[in-house]
Amino acid sequence: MIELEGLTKRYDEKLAVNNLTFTVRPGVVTGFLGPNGAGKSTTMRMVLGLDHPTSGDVRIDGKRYDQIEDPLRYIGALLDAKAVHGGRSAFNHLLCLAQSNGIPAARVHEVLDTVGLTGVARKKAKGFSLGMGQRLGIAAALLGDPRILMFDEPVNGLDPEGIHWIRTLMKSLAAQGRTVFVSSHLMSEMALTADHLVVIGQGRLLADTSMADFIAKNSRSYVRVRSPQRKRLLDVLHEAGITVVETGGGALEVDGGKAEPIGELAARHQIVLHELSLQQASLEEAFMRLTAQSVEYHAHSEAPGGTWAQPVPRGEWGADWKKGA
Ligand SMILES: Nc1ncnc2c1ncn2[C@@H]1O[C@H](COP(=O)(O)OP(=O)(O)OP(=O)(O)O)[C@@H](O)[C@H]1O
Repeated sequence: MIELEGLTKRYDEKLAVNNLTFTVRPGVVTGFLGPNGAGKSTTMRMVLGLDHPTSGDVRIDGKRYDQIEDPLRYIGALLDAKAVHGGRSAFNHLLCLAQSNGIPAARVHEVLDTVGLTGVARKKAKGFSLGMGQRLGIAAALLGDPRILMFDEPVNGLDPEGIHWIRTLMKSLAAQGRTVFVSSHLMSEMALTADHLVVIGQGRLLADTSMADFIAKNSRSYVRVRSPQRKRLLDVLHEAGITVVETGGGALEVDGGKAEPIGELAARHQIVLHELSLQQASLEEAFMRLTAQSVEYHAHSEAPGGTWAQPVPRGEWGADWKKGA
């Protein structure tokens, strides 16, 4: 378990982390999200004692990082995959880490095998691709078989197979009861990997909640209905006091999260349905909506589909819907 209590970091004028209080629990993958410059890496560095908090405290299973003996056996982290001595082989890099943390050399072979680098174990790290470097960094994090793992952007540079591998690894580490704390900008990937989310913006906590709750609270869910008897369906829904949004293309949208009552109502009135489907926003849309106010770095060009460039402003979400039956 990682516990942050009022954690704050100021660099001169810049308040990088602002009074963060949350707990990262074992047994689930906790995603750590925030726009560029939100303070994610600074927070992770403070967990590892690499940066000192201006105020507040962070504890790892109740202890500060500098109070832990053999820290690699307690908490493994991937913060910067490039932080490797390029002249050393993957094997020697891991062996040095193992020896300085009282970890048997045999474990080096195990983790090289886990991350799929056994075949290149004797190659110098400077010849590694970005993806191989990420794998080596993950091997180092796993070396001490720690109960707590922390990864900053672990899928950076990985190909689809590598991304799938990381996802499976994180889920299995959490399923073993470990604490897994992971930051990423890849929302679609986070949606598949994380069970719980901590979201920050401009150093402040914006959300600390389950993935399902986060999407439900920060997006609109509705049921889309299509019927060849559209007019009759509209009347029936209206009579039942159900608010309907008419959209182009003939579909009707009913706010709320349940398709069953609408299907049953249609059946009672012998109305044919061609579609009855629950629609929920993606994690990306929910994230954009929550963090729109705290995005520091906007692109000013019109990037097609550029989600980072075009946050949905708070308050304008769905403002153009045509309400009422
Ligand atoms: N050593 C430093 N000195 C001064 N300012 C810093 C330092 N490290 C980080 N900052 C600033 O603190 C803020 C938070 O940075 P941080 O790298 O923690 O954000 P992040 O959420 O990890 O961003 P990204 O998603 O872009 O990696 C930024 O405004 C950054 O410029």
